[in-house]
Amino acid sequence: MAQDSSNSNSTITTVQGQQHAPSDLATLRSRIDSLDESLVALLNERASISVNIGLAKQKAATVGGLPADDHIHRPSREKQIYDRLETLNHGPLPTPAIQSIFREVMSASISLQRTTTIAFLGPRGTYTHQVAYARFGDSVQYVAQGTIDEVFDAVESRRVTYGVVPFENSKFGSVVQTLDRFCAGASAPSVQIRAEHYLAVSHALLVNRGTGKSQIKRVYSHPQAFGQCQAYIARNLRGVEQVNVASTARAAELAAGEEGAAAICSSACAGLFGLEVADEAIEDAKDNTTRFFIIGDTSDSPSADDRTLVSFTVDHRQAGALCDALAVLKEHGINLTKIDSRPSGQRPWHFFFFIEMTGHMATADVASAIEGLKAHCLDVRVLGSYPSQRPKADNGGL
Ligand SMILES: O=C(O)C(=O)C[C@]1(C(=O)O)C=C[C@@H](O)C=C1
Repeated sequence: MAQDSSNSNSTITTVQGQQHAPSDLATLRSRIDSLDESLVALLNERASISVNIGLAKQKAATVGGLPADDHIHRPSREKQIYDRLETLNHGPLPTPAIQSIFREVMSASISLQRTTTIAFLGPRGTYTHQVAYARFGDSVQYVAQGTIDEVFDAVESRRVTYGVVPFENSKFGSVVQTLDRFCAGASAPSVQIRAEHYLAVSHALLVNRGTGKSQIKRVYSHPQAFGQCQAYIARNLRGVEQVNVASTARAAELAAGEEGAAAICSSACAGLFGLEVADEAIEDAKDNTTRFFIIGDTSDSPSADDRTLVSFTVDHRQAGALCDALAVLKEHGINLTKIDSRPSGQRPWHFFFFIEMTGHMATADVASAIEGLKAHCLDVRVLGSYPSQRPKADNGGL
């Protein structure tokens, strides 16, 4: 509703295009009261339908020979809803405002259907925490974990419903703890990627109150954050001891207990840990972005635009083994959106390769490409399929 209360001759235009004469405050507020009444009734009607959706999912999960898929959180459906809201919205509320209102509507809807717990790389104040909150809202329960491994453990042991882990940064590359966990063990982990999330990341240098930058003796952070701020560190923290810790918020927690210590983390940690901001936006690349994964026991069903992450090993004694494996994907017309490798840890110069491709593992073209890949690899692990959330301006392949 657009309004101009400063001018008594102006009008208020409702979404339906009705024109209202500007009235006194009491009349306007009574109109808001009546709209709130309708909103509450509509939200509850929506919530009742959602409860029935939950019951239908449980029923579907217990009949037929198909694998149970009674997941409440459905990234593919949520993407459809958010995209539709963008089309439906004609303002004056900006679409991100509408979408965050619906984030809370769906958060409440999820927790009405079932108690949902989310493990994230903690403590509170990490970027992973921000992502967990952006994806799941206020109505679910959060459980901070000390390390990325512990997030995987919590999901694998089903102590929590879902987990959130960082995967890769636009400047500093893959988060090796996450890649290593995906390929640890003799068989694939019993978790699957359900969703991806891109977060614009801006770091701050936090210090204890009253500490000047020249008094800093030690700086704590996660290796990724150090990697994303190399130019700033070279210019401003020469000779200062750098200490790697499990997360950026853990860095803030440690710095808060130590004279002459600082942390590189989100500026939100200042309030959480009683520190003050010495410098903001210290990342080297101004479009610094980190991609996160939401993991659970299975992937979601296909959406209109999915990605699939696979890891594999090849026999290095065989000339062209990696090339042959990748050629299979070309033969199947599959586009690659990421390729990476990690030492397998099994023997020197033996690697796990990671490829991300367009499409969902449950569709015929991706499924047959993965089958074809198996013929050229020692070990193929499908780590999950998820709706693509890559910002539209950068949606191409490699
Ligand atoms: O459509 C579903 O599967 C639902 O559970 C409903 C609903 C919603 O509130 O719209 C809730 C949670 C899901 O993540 C997606 C949608």
